Amino acid sequence: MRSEQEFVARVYARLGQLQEAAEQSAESALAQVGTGRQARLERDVAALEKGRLVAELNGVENGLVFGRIDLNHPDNLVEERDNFHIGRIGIRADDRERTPILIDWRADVARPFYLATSHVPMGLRRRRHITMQGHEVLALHDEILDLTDEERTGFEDPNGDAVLLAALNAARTGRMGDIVQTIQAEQDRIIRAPHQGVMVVEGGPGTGKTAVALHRAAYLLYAQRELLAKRAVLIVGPNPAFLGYIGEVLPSLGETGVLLATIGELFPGVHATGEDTQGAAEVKGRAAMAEILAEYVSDHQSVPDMVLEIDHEDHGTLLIDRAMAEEARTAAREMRLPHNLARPYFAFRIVDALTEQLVERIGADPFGGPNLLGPDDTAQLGKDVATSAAVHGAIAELWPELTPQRLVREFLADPVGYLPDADAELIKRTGGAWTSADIPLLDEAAELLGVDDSAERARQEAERQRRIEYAQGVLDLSYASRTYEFEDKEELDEDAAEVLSAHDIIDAERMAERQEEADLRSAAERAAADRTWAFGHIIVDEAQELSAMAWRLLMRRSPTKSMTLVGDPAQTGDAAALGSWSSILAPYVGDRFEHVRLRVNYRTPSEVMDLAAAVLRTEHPQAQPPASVRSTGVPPWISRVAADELPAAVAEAVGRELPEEGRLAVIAPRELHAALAARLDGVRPSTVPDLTQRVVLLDARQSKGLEFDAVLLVEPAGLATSDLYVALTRATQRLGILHTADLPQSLAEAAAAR
Ligand SMILES: Nc1ncnc2c1ncn2[C@@H]1O[C@H](COP(=O)(O)OP(=O)(O)OP(=O)(O)O)[C@@H](O)[C@H]1O
Repeated sequence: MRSEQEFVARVYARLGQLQEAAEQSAESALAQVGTGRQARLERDVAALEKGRLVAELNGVENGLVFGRIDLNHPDNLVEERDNFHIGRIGIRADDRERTPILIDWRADVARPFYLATSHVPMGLRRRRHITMQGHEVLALHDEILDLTDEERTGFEDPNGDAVLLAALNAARTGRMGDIVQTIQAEQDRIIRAPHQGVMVVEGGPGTGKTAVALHRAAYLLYAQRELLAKRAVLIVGPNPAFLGYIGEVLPSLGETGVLLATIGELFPGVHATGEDTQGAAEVKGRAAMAEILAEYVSDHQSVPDMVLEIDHEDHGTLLIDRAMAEEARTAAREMRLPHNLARPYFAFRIVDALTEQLVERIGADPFGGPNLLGPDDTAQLGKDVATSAAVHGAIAELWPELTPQRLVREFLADPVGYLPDADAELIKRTGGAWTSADIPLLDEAAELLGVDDSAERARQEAERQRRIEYAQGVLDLSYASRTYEFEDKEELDEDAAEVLSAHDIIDAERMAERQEEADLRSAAERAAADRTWAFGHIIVDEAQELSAMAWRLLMRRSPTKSMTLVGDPAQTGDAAALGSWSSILAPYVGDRFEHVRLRVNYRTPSEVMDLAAAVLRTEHPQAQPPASVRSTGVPPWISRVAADELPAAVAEAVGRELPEEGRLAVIAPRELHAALAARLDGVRPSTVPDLTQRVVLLDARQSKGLEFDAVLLVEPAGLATSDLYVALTRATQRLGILHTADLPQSLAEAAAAR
């Protein structure tokens, strides 16, 4: 124990040094006064990078060191060492060799820590779990993996899972914690899977899907740092409360550059604050909406019934007849461009045709000879037509320039005729706040419309040319003076230092690009502001919840289809969610996806899981719910009370069940929230539950993905089986059910069969 404490003290001392150095270099980067735009830019980039490093180092303070592996045989020694300590990040000593003192859990050397067993010891003699509190070593747990080894430390753990059980039994804090210390072998294989394409991770409640997804993000950011630091990782979760719940896991693993978002946050510039009814969300989420919107856009490319009269400012009446408009429309559509980008082609055709009309009228020879106008006159008339506000007005009437917002608003205001009447009625809405289900529609509309960004592109090109000229000037200067700056790389970066050398400075264009990349925002921040951003990897939690339209949006954000999708079809609540993974993925990757399963429930004790499993089986007899890894000996209780006694009974049960440490959830229908909150100290009804409170009031849907020490399920009568299954599997210790109305049949049957 003493020697471990000494070791840990050394590691923290070194972390302190690194923190101090990072802080100092962040400060000194900021203090640098250079002149000119380039110098300022460099200073800001440097300061920002150093700032991120400070955040990373501060994030891993807690439980920095958590394991150690001892190798068993001289042949197995790695770098001449017979043991390694494993931690949240890698740390090197301040010596000339920069000897690793702490190994990042994601490094290959650390892998046996998670996978070795006494059957397959992977060269290990012993695995040690180190439990810390602050900077103090609290406990050691050793597992002997080489059974022929006689040496004993006195910290042997006979069962080998004391640390895991302690983690699972620990009081919950309202924030998800990382599992680096106790990742299980089946989870480790997924976290480090080399698979590049789409990987589906399926598993029942509490099997660690969310934990695995987050650790996979951290692993990929480590293993593919070059790529992912530039392209960022997107993690999609079902709602903001859930994202808040998981938000601290990655920083604790030393990762800060990830974008966490709900689908409702993925259309930059639009905040989805409204709520749809379930029926409306279902209609909006259907795959058919893509075609419907395409049809709606094409209906905005119209032709006059007979003729459209234009009152030209200088030349009197011009006419767009149906044939002329149809011809222009066909030509424009043949370009196969999005609506706004095809629009100029339509406009050119119309302007040409109107010019011809004008030329014929003005230049017609009264005696039937050839037209009297010369090319200059014709060109002038063409200009008169092309610059006429009246002509522009007519073109805009037939083929208007549209924004996604305008298109979707108009569509929702009057969807009749595009959908069966009953469905149209469900989604009909004039004005009002955007909802999550509107976001994929806006994204689809943006694709169909395209943005005419030719002006912006011209501006960017001019800027690029300016940069190249500037860079050329710098190059000339640096070549003349032949002094090159070498920048010291971050201490922690194990990869070869990327030092800017003379050979790297190939030409002015490359250098200009470097400047361009010096956007001060992190990749995640830039991605958040860019609808067309291509993410390096996308992780979707509760993937079974996404509608077909939401999948279209996400797939557009991942051109390489590098994705990890985690979910549990048995917990599907959203009516718009699709059936099997194959049918979800087939349109995008065919059958080229990996499908893996997790089968052990680390959250719910067996007493609670047995009841939940029985409920699930009443509807899905074939279902194979996961097996719980532990039991508490406390079965769930069910109690019926009179309707007017319910709030008092809930308050009384909360008082009784609230653990001394940890959290309790009251999962109840929304309409009861006000009455229940009135009887519960410090609880206020809210659409976004505050998970940091000791008693949290929420409905079954909101409880998805979350967990609490104790759960009180109130009045489950109206719940669909999937929602009931979710609500029943949120407790890590105890579950109680209070009701006034009859229980849902599945629950009644399951309870009776106990
Ligand atoms: N290897 C592990 N070590 C310690 N705790 C673990 C491990 N695996 C999972 N857990 C814990 O089990 C609980 C459930 O994990 P998680 O929320 O990731 O499950 P899930 O499969 O996403 O569940 P659900 O589908 O019900 O939302 C969490 O508290 C998680 O920290």
